Amino acid sequence: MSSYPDDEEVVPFDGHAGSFPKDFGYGAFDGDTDVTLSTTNEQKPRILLMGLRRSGKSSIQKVVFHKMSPNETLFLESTNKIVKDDINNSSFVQFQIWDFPGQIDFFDSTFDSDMIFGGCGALVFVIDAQDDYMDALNKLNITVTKAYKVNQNIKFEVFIHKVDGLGDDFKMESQRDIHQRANDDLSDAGYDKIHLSFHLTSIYDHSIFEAFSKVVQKLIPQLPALENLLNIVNTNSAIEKSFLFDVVSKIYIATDSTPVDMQSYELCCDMIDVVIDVSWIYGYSVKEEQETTAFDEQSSSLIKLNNGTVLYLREVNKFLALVCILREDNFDHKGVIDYNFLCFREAIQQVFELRNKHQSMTNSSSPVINGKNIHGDGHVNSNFIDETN
Ligand SMILES: Nc1nc2c(ncn2[C@@H]2O[C@H](COP(=O)(O)OP(=O)(O)OP(=O)(O)O)[C@@H](O)[C@H]2O)c(=O)[nH]1
Repeated sequence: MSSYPDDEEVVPFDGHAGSFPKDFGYGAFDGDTDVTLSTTNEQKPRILLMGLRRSGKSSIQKVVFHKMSPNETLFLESTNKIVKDDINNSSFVQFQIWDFPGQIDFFDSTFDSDMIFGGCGALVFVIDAQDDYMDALNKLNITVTKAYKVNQNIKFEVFIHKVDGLGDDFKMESQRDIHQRANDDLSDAGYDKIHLSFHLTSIYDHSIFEAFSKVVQKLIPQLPALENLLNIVNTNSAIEKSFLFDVVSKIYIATDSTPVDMQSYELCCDMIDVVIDVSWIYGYSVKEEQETTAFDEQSSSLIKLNNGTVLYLREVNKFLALVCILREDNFDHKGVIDYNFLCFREAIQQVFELRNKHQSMTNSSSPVINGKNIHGDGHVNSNFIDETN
């Protein structure tokens, strides 16, 4: 099975709050670091993880992207250096995560906010919901306003985190209160235009994967095209719900336009685990010298549930899987579903090619590839067969 490259880059930090070494790039860059950031890495969207100490930033990063089990995070040491993590597992999901120490001081003269926030795609601010959150709200306000001044395109995502320890009523009440206070603080400071998105998260269930899926999706310019393709597959194959999964992280990079319910998402995540585990045990590589992978072009799986529902998984490429939920009765036309899947896979391939060719192109343009139009609204001309006819 493919796994994330172990390319975490730990930057030494002298331990003083708010003081950052120059070679990290907060102050003047030295030549080497500057080159790294301004070339290939610079093109990758950057996601910043910020929040007070012990709010759970490193745990989130480790659980979602490094397969750490939630219980192991109890032993994580406090981050006193900035950790840059390259996420390279698929052509769509390519970004850097920067995990910041909780004690960061934006007013320190060595903090280069232009450099930090300038190339940032999303800023995830983590609030510990099990703790008093007043300090966290102050820090959120300072962080967001500072970042917005530098870069107005940043997506601000607030994770109301560690909600596993809270009852349902308290959870909802905390979310309402945090939402209200955070927005009031921004209006008082004259920043009504800043939009904050809120997510209730915990590393002990799927909520953190779901929240991160939504953060990552906002950084994928091709999202409308992907959603539209999934809608077409669903309509023509009588599928109720479909997710395009990044197999390693189990974040979904796109789904159709029907609402996501947590149970369906969890079922699909569990299915990926089952497929990978079974493949590891019973899969084999044809040639011994070939690198064995648990997920390859042969990967597909069908699980029939006792409530008349079918889960169907197909490999899209080395990193992505399509997982669909449909009624068992509608699975009679498996041939048509498989044919439509092949059309879907081909279309996805074209989106990938387009992305590679035109890295800088946004989805507002209407390029033509292989004689098929991919329009800015995500409409893709395709050859799907309508099973419902
Ligand atoms: N109950 C619960 N505990 C969590 C959750 N996420 C993290 N924790 C715990 O919170 C503690 C702090 O987590 P860290 O990930 O080290 O926090 P951090 O924000 O990186 O801390 P600093 O590095 O000091 O800034 C650890 O003991 C984690 O096990 C969660 O979703 N639920």
